[in-house]
Amino acid sequence: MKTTDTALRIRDLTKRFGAKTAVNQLNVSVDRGEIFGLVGPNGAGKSTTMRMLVDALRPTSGSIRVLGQNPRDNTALRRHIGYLPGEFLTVPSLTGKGLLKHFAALNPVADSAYHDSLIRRLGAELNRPISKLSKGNKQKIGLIQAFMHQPDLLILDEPTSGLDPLVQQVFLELLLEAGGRGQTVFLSSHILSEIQHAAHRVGVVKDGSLLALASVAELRDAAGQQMHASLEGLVAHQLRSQLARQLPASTLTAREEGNRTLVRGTLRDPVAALLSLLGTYTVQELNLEKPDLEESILHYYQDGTSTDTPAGSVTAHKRGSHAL
Ligand SMILES: Nc1ncnc2c1ncn2[C@@H]1O[C@H](COP(=O)(O)OP(=O)(O)OP(=O)(O)O)[C@@H](O)[C@H]1O
Repeated sequence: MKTTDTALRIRDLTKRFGAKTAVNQLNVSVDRGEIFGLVGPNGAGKSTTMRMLVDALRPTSGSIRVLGQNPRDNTALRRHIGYLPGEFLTVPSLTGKGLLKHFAALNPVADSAYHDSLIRRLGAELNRPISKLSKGNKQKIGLIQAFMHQPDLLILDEPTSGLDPLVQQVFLELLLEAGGRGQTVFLSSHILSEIQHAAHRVGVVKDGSLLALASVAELRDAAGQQMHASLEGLVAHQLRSQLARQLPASTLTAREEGNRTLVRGTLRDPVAALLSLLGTYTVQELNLEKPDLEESILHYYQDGTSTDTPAGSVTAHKRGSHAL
């Protein structure tokens, strides 16, 4: 399909259900070949957004371009999309094989070896009625139908829901391979380690609104570093005033224990500033640790919008580096 370099362009997208605003003025663009993760607490509006992208729901206002096209009533576009809904509902009496045949009639499979490898790698059970399958085994069929025609765009709503850890690993490999082939992926997940491993960029939504949009690396950098140091002597009093003066962006505490002073908290000032301050003391131990994605964005999941992370530093709309 001949389209622009932008796989998805979402502008001022809003969806209301009566008085409830499920998606509120959402703006996101996703490049071709990019893996984009949409994350946020339950009820944030992730599934609603995805359903609008595949024309399963009509927006209240705003515009959507999928592979350069308006998804509304655009049946030709569907062949270029692989969609895994949050709840993969099927005709219960159908077997996995029957269902995949049905999907293949809609979205022809060009590479049968790839189709067969998906079945093998995911360990899908194809000969039993779908209604008799466990949640995870149903999900495997859902994943196969989304991936099997190697669509330009994969829209995956909580794709690893119900999968055991080994199959989750296979899914991650499939995702990275799809990205490597130039396919675009727009996925949601509550498993933030999965997003950290696979996504180029992440959008954090809550109550329908986009709170942050940045690369995984930018989100982790903005969260600062967890710092822990042990200094010789009882120096907490003088240290506290130096910390406040010389490391104003950080939240570090100092307390005395035995004949040493322990400093810990989140460092958001340059490491050089920390080292210059500590250089005037005898440092027994110093640890600096970058938080993972989950620790970096968990505050968005809590009630109220935390101001702990400087919001301005994670709203960069540029494409970040692949954090693996
Ligand atoms: N058909 C509907 N009618 C009324 N309200 C709806 C409908 N679909 C979704 N909502 C509401 O819209 C909000 C967003 O729901 P959505 O399913 O998009 O959230 P989500 O981010 O996918 O959540 P989760 O992580 O729990 O799957 C929720 O408050 C939900 O109750």
